[in-house]
Amino acid sequence: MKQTVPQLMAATEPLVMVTAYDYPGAMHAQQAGVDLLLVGDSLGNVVLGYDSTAPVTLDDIIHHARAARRGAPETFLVADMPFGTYHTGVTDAMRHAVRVIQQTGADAVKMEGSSPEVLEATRTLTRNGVPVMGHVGLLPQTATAQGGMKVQGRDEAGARQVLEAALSVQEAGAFAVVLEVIPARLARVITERLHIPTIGIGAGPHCRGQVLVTHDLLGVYEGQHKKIAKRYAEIGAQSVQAIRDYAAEVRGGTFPSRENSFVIRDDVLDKLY
Ligand SMILES: Nc1nc(=O)c2c([nH]1)NC[C@@H]1CN(c3ccc(C(=O)N[C@@H](CCC(=O)O)C(=O)O)cc3)CN21
Ligand SMILES: CC(C)C(=O)C(=O)O
Ligand SMILES: [Mg+2]
Repeated sequence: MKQTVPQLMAATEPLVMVTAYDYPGAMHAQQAGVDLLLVGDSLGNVVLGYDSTAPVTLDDIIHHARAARRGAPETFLVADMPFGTYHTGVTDAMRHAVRVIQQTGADAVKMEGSSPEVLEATRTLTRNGVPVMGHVGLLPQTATAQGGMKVQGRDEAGARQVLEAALSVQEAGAFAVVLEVIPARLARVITERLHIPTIGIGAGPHCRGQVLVTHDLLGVYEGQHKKIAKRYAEIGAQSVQAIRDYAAEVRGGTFPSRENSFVIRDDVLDKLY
């Protein structure tokens, strides 16, 4: 049974979240029993081969979220709102979020940051029945403006900024918030100060949940940040080996074999001569 927003908010066990971008990936994650799926705009990096998340469009997210939803109909599914789709006013943000929800069957959307525009969009969406997950700390969509892909909240001013960002996102109505790449003890303070669940990535063990990019943990994506993304498998290497084995069998004439082939009766075949 799919979990609801109140159930997720009241969870006493750690929440487990992974990214999913397609039918088989979502199906595997649902079979593994994760609590939440994220159709992340990390799609841009790990599936589409861009070097940032900025080129990912609303149509990209919708296309992949539809596939992920078909693979995991019983798992709470969050879709990232892409860069630029929630910054031009609450009307646009609402319209774009409604497209995501209606066209994909996603249960919630996620937006990065705590600017007045993002907070206003969060208020409008939540007030109108679209659950919103916040995202503070490192913000990949605007990392250039933050000084690159760097740990956030290390000095007093920075730490205070991340704490204030998390509090404001909660106040605007978010049901949970991602804390990305911040010191573990700052994440602990934020987790203690909030009543909504914190979901960490590179934010230490004290959050109420954890999220990882599936392609990182499976060893499919080579550009992963080794410090935060533990590899639980080497699927990339296994894929290369499997395709190499297939190629060798084709070239060596051992695939397809008799078992992989269909038969026809002799008398039918004889009529062709
Ligand atoms: N595939 C993928 N997985 C991720 O987890 C991920 C992305 N992409 N892209 C965007 C963000 C950026 N992430 C990270 C993760 C760790 C550091 C980090 O350790 N920063 C160090 C410097 C490390 C270095 O320069 O090598 C720091 O001290 O700021 C930065 C960004 C994680 N995120
Ligand atoms: C890493 C998570 C939090 C994300 O936003 C993404 O995958 O796009
Ligand atoms: Mg994202």
